[in-house]
Amino acid sequence: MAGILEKYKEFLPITEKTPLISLHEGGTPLIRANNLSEELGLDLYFKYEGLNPTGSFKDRGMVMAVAKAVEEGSKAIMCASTGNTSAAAAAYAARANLDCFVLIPEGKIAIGKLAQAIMYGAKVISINGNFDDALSIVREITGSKPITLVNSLNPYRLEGQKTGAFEIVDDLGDAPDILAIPVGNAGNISAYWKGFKEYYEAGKSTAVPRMFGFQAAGAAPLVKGEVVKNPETVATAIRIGNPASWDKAANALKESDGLVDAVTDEEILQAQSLLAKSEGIFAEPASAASFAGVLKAREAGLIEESKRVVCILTGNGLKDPDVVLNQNIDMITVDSSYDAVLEVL
Ligand SMILES: N[C@@H](CCOP(=O)(O)O)C(=O)O
Repeated sequence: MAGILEKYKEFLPITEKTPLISLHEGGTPLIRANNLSEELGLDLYFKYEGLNPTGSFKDRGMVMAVAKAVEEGSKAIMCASTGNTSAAAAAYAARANLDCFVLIPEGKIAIGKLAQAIMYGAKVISINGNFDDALSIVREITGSKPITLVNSLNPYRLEGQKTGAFEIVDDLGDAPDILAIPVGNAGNISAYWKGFKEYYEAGKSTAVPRMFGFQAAGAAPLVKGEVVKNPETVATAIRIGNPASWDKAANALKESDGLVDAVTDEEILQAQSLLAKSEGIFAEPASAASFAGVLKAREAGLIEESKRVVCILTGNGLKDPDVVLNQNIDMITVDSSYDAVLEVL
């Protein structure tokens, strides 16, 4: 993924000493939702971040954070994670020959993400606590030991992640009316807003979008206006009760005349399924929160007809197969014969 670092060099903190660590060269596609646009009366697009090298948007920020860690002489990185950050950190650490330490909330991380972190060679430590607990331990350790923190508190993470906004403007020729995005630790909404503003100021777009952030109902601190002590949701990637970038996200919502709302787990799973069955895109549950939010906002009249809306799909659905297989699935077993199969067609 040196691609984005090279392509957007003038907007990124890159020097001659910054190594361009590459896993692949491209960005991710902006997919027009032809079927859903018609159904909803919108000009709807999905930015499918699940097609990044480790299957989530975290690669954008991680390639930048790891590059700077190497430039600054660091030998090890560390993060707290609900899964995607750990996968990206572990992969880029492997590529850059750094040690990688990962703290995860026990039993609350999608199986595919855990497999990734292990396979890329990270030291994975599970704690009896949630993501917020893990992050505070990681902050303490990286504050006192020579280990680089690579959660989104690391400013280079947001620098890398803002390139998603650049790609959207480049693909559409201008900014969309609305950017819908899931909000967990709140780094991504902050990064996108930074990106849209910088591109606008550089004359690359004629406007900036309204930022619509969506949280899971059981983990919705920004919506409630208070820390959620025991966050709970099927969308484990955004199971966060005390977002690190709370202030930045609140600022993005305010400056862009945006809104923040919560969607239930049921709405998230329905949106995930609708997205797959209508457009052929399999996104992880947290990703579907952005689309579930758009459905809800459209229904409530908060998004007018024909608006150009981009939903950020943060991660690939293949990372979390359990969430699908644990639901009632429509699968039948029949005898191994032509007639038996034909009968059920
Ligand atoms: N959903 C995240 C939580 C950590 O967020 P970060 O952007 O601060 O690294 C994850 O995948 O771990």
